[in-house]
Amino acid sequence: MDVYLKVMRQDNSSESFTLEHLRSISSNMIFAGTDTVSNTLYWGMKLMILHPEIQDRIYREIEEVVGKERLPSNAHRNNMPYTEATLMELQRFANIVPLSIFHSNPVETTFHGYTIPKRSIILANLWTVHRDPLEWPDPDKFVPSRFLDHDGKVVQKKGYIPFGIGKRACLGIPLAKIELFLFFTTILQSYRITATPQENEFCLNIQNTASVVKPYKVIAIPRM
Ligand code: HEM
Repeated sequence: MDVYLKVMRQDNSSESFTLEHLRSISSNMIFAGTDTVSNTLYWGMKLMILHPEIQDRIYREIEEVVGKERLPSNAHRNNMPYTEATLMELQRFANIVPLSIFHSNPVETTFHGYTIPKRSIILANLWTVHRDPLEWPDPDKFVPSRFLDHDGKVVQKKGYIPFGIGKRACLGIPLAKIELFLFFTTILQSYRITATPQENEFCLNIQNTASVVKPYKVIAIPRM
């Protein structure tokens, strides 16, 4: 924002760096950058309730790499492959932007033999990509180890595209990954997350183009 304002002041005849654009970019950032991360974390905590063994393994990794006396920082990420793999599996499983966002083609084009008339509405079905059984055996199961090799190192997979793909992929990827890692590990460092049996079922709720978990209550037990 500071850089933007500086450029606006330097060249007040610019058609690109205007107050109107700044307002629009700022609201885009807030819209695209808040619900996405918090919604992923809602899914994450629900999945930790449903998979206490995965939650315990993450806690052990936090204990080993971060300890109890300091807070997790982004510098710890590379040394925490199981947590990283869990966050990747979380994004695959949750598919919080299942149909990506709307795109359009200004000119007629052909793709894999299909003619797409100009100005079509184009949605990429990320949900199907992340539930393709050829790429992900047992796709409806939450299995962080899919993203680990035999040596326990994180592996990248071709069919993993929670942030979209190509030129118009998510602009906030580095920020989103840092936020997810920090919130997730900081919560799990301090609390064991559990729930009453009534809360222990899984309710998926599709709202507009976002997939969200139905609101649920947790019991957060402080870790000593
Ligand atoms: C878990 C978090 C997030 C997920 C899963 C996510 C996912 C996505 C997806 C699927 C798209 C559409 C890509 C496409 O059309 O191919 C997108 C676009 C975008 N995202 Fe994110 N996003 C996240 C967080 C953020 C954050 C933190 C920011 C910024 C602060 C952000 C900013 C944007 C912007 C500006 C676009 C539009 C890019 C363009 O049209 O060129 N996102 N995001």
